[in-house]
Amino acid sequence: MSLKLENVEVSIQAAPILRGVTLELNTGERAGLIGRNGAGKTTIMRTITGLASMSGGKVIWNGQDISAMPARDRARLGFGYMPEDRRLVPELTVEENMLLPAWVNAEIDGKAGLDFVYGLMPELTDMAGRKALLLSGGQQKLVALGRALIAGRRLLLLDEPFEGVAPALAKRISEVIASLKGEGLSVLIAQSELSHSSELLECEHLIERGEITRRNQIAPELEKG
Ligand SMILES: Nc1ncnc2c1ncn2[C@@H]1O[C@H](COP(=O)(O)OP(=O)(O)OP(=O)(O)O)[C@@H](O)[C@H]1O
Repeated sequence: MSLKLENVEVSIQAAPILRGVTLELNTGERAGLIGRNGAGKTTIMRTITGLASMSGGKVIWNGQDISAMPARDRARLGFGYMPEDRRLVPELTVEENMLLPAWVNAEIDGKAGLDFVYGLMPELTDMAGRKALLLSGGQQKLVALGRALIAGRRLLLLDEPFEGVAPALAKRISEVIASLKGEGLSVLIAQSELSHSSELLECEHLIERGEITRRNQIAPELEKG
């Protein structure tokens, strides 16, 4: 398997936020992380990327304990993160926003990343030179997905990718994620209980108040990678 969280504990200002989270994500698997607002989904994603610090437990990637590895080194491992609030720089163009991970991390090949992303989402080619501030919220999600894919060629963490997106664009985002199958990319998708759709998922982990309470297998289990 590619990613394993073992008994992960995270506290913020002495309040326990994640309480012994254990979950596994196999190579090439698309898994959901489902829970209500405040359950801890974003904190799990930030822990995997190295942005949140753990007070206990381990993050293991392909057998290697990366718990102490800084976030920028994890990007080099091929981790990509699409935050819920998109975090595009409004004054930069679509293409510049997508290239940000390559600008801050010389080991990421921006040109190859862009070729891959434009192949997957040709509609981004048409808006490449537009400033992010001129895009609709849904279009910004597409750009944020493109940016996450520039670094995230092994593990993609998508925080509420469909939230607040009009149905046609949500369908498009879903199609793009589905088309990544076969790229050897593991995908973890956080969704709130209300906006939850199992369509894309092979399995889902349910989270409640900082604890994983259940794992549902939706599609037949993949061969462990
Ligand atoms: N910086 C912070 N300071 C204080 N509390 C925080 C902070 N970040 C998160 N929390 C708390 O941690 C808990 C989990 O938050 P988290 O954002 O991980 O949940 P979530 O499942 O992603 O929910 P949402 O979809 O609303 O973002 C919440 O109770 C939240 O209030």
